[in-house]
Parts: sequence; C-alpha cells; structure tokens
Amino acid sequence: MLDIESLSKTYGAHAALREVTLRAGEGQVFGLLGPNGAGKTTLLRIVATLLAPTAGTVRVAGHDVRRDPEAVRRSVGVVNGGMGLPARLTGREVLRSFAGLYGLNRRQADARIGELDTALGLGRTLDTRAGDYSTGMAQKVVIARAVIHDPPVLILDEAASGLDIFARRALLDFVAATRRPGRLTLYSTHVMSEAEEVCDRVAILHQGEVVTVGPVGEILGSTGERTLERAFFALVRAQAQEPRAEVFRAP
Ligand SMILES: Nc1ncnc2c1ncn2[C@@H]1O[C@H](COP(=O)(O)OP(=O)(O)OP(=O)(O)O)[C@@H](O)[C@H]1O
Repeated sequence: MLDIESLSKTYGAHAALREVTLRAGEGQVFGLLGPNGAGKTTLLRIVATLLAPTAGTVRVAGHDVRRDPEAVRRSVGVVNGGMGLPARLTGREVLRSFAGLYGLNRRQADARIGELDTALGLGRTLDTRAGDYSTGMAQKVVIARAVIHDPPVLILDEAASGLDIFARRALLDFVAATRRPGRLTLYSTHVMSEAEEVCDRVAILHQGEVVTVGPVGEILGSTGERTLERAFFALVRAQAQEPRAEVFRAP
C-alpha cells in the first residue's frame, strides 16, 4: 500500500528527510513517531502529493506520487491539523459538498454520511453550523470529510493534538476500526503512548532518518524498554555512539 524508497527532501540547505526507505502493507495502522522536527509532516505531505520529493520514489496504493498524483489523491484521505471548515455551513452540508466533488450523488452521499455518523458519532455536529463547533466536533467533521470517498489510505498527522479526553478517545477508537483488509492508516504523533495503543507497526524518525521500524512489541523487546518513549531514547543514544563509516575513511 505504501512503498517509499530512498526518499530525501531538502528545504534549501536543510535536509528534512534523508534516504528514508519504508514499506507498509494493508490491514494495519502504521505509526510515524518522532519528536518535533523529525520529518513526519514532511513525509506525510509527500505521500499526500502536497509536497514534491527532492529524491527517491514513493508509491501509494500502487500509484507513483510523481507520475500519477491524481490517482494518489483519489486513494488518500488526509487530516493534517488544518480544520478549514466554512463557519456558515453545517457538517452535513460540508460532507455533501465534498461527496459531490468525489462524484457521489445525493443518495450515495447521504448513505455514506449515515455510515460515518455511526463510525464517528457525528450526532448533532451534522446539523450544527461549523462556526459553533468545539474543537472535538470540528475534528470529527474534518475526519469524516477526509474519508467521505472511502479511500484505501488514511493519513492522520497529529490528529489528536488539541482534543480533550473524550474526543481523543473517539478518535483512537475510530482509528482502531480502520484496521481492515485493503486499508492502511498512517498515524503520525509525537505522543508515543498514543502510538503504543493504536499502531500495529511504527517507524521512529529522528532528524530526518528512520531510527527503527517494526511492530511495537518487537521494538520494546529489542531495546528491553517498557515504553516506546524509553525505547526511542535508548535507540537515539545508541545511534549517537555508533561510529560513522566516514569518520574512519582514509584521507
Ligand atoms: N517549509 C519549510 N521550509 C524550511 N524548513 C522546513 C519547512 N518545513 C519543515 N521544515 C523543517 O524540516 C524539518 C522537519 O519538519 P517536519 O514539520 O516535517 O517535522 P515533524 O516531525 O512533522 O515535526 P512537528 O511535529 O514539529 O511538525 C524541521 O527541521 C523543520 O524546521
């Protein structure tokens, strides 16, 4: 579902991603973890075709982000922090208009809104104007909008930030329910306990490089740590102590 090969991205002289290679198959929630500035948002924006790679290849649901960005866009739903809901429209109006953009007729749109109401507990958000939403209500509609076309790949970038414990719980339950055959959810966070709960496999990024990738249990097992946060520090410490090949290269 996601195939990233030697992906690099530079902003001017700054390397945000360095030779990242990652694969994630269907039927899982795949976590992208790392502190602020690790490169998570840059990576997810490239996967969503919102940003062009500097080097390397990225394929999403079989489509290359450079060669077939339209097909990639149809295959992904993105939640990336920006709410961007028109204050005067109700949730139902927002969702109907997005469904229309993806070619659903009114009957299909309303059926899909019904499914999302059940999955996300949209409830009264559907008939309330977005200008009157709490952060949690807005986030539900933003997620429903991202998946209105039922995309195989869902990208959630720091989607739980700013949510209270009820909204966060609803989000994590929804994310867990996306774990289905033919589907892949990419979940980025710097809150490692969230990833421990909801992700099957994770990649830990640090300064634009993949420090480790694997099932959560395996990462804990290999580092001998109790939590992903402790495992992260152990791995970064180990990496810093590792002699780099170029240090020993003959002049
Ligand atoms: N448009 C830009 N121009 C210059 N540098 C950028 C730009 N966007 C990101 N960066 C830099 O690239 C690096 C990676 O940023 P990115 O936002 O991808 O990290 P992140 O892991 O998502 O962190 P955060 O959780 O803070 O968003 C950071 O050092 C950041 O300052």
